[in-house]
Amino acid sequence: MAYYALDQSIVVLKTMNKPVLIVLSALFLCYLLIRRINSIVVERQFAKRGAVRLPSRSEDWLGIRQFFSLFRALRNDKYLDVAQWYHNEYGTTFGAKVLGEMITNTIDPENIKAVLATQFNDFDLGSRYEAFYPLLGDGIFTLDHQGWSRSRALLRPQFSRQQVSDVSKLEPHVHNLIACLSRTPTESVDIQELFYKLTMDSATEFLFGESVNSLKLTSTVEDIPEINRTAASSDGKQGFAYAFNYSQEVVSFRVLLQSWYWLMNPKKFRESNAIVHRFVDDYVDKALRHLRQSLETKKDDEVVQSERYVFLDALVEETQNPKILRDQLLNILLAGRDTTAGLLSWIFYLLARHPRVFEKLRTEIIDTFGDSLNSPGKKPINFETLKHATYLRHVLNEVLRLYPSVPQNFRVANKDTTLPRGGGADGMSPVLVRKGEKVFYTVWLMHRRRDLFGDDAEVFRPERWAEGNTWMWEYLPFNGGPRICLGQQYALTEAGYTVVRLLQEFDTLENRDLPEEDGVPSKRALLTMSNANGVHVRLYKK
Ligand code: HEM
Repeated sequence: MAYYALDQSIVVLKTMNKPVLIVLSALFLCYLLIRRINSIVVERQFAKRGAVRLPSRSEDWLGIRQFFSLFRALRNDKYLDVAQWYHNEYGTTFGAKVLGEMITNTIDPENIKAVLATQFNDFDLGSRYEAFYPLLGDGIFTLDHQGWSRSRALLRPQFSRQQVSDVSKLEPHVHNLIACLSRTPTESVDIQELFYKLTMDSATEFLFGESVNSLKLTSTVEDIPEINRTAASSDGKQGFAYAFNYSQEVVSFRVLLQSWYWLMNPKKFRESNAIVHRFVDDYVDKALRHLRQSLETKKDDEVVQSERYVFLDALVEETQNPKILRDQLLNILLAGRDTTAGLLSWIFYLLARHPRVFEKLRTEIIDTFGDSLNSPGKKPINFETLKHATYLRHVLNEVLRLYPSVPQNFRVANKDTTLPRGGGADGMSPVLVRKGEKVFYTVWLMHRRRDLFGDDAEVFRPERWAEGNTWMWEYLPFNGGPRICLGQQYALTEAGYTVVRLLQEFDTLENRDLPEEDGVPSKRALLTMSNANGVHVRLYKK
């Protein structure tokens, strides 16, 4: 498509006569000159306030080589390693051009605080909206300004402690997971794949009131040949799960293409989005019909009180617009599903390599909750008791430090502005960020800074969370400021519950991954971070 556009442009240029070409070239040069003069004026104005422009660290003027090197790294699951190399080379905050766009890269907590909180109004989500729109429409995760604040106000009450602390809905899905693991105790399994199914199952139950139950299926996603065929199968649940996974993958690449997102719009993507939308629309219609019937019979109070909590049912009390309902549900499914699956996968990745931590954690779990669900004389597993399981909390914190589910993120300046630090010889001067420029922040790297977390920052050591340190903007797995993750408590409860149940049922965990290159895992960093090779373990009872 891009080549076609280029060919067409060359044809058009060739057909133009000379004077027109000269005028067009002159106009283009004028545009570049005005832009340059404007840059000099703005840079001088900001320099008076002590702010400096960062030089570009890219190898060529437009950052074309930079783009290809990042693209290659992404394809080879080395993106974060390359980001690490750049920060090691150029410091905590540096500028680099990529395809002609100047990008400020930072792992400085002060700068991240400015972008996310103290200068929140200076930054937007950029092209995220367009990249996600075909799948997610208008929702909390994609909107800025008023659209975002309306979404947040609508959704926030649904994340109150009472709503997210009910663990009883999780048990049937964890039970299915345990059944999967018990089926082949002597073989290794890719537990990461199972966690992605678990969170799809639990999230669809929480949001729609009905789970897609993918853990009950014997086939894997790869076994499903045609999305349309499976969509037509029994109730379309398999088709939905597959189509949502596929669309999400395409969306990840659209996000990475930034302003070029429109280049990625294959037919299968459009078909998958249609399958996802039809599936959710059915639930929305059902919930709206239900609401109307209950209003007609004036028994609306009964509906809310007599049934278990379902996100969609609660939301139709607030809005009856089917598009808003569909979009917000999908936004939450996307925000909450892979992030929690990623956390669970990295927990087992690390526990399988740290038997001491596994044993200590299991001892706490058995002492507190017993060795099975509802053990006599032991505490029930719920929101409160999970919060008070100290070592479990420290393990979760430490895993999210080393492998935050969202390893890198960005915002786009909506006006000429500054970041507090990173400029000048000592790196302490404010940095100018021009309107339309991006600021990338990589929490995965910030969480590994030795000056912030100690000389053993790269080591998995949950005990560091018992040493009285208070990390604020240095530790940001759930983001910070007005757009802080809405599902934090839900996610920690789900992850904590799953860990407790698995360690109650199984006492032995073995690492079954193939040896890793340089001893580090291959990290797939799309929207969220997963292990590119899966997490192969044997989890069983001796
Ligand atoms: C370990 C699990 C999770 C992690 C690490 C995580 C992390 C994050 C991060 C970093 C953001 C900020 C994204 C941005 O602004 O660019 C975010 C936003 C969000 N998260 Fe989570 N999340 C997790 C689980 C969940 C769950 C389970 C839900 C819902 C059930 C959820 C709902 C949301 C929502 C709605 C937003 C958008 C908030 C807004 O823009 O106002 N998250 N999350």
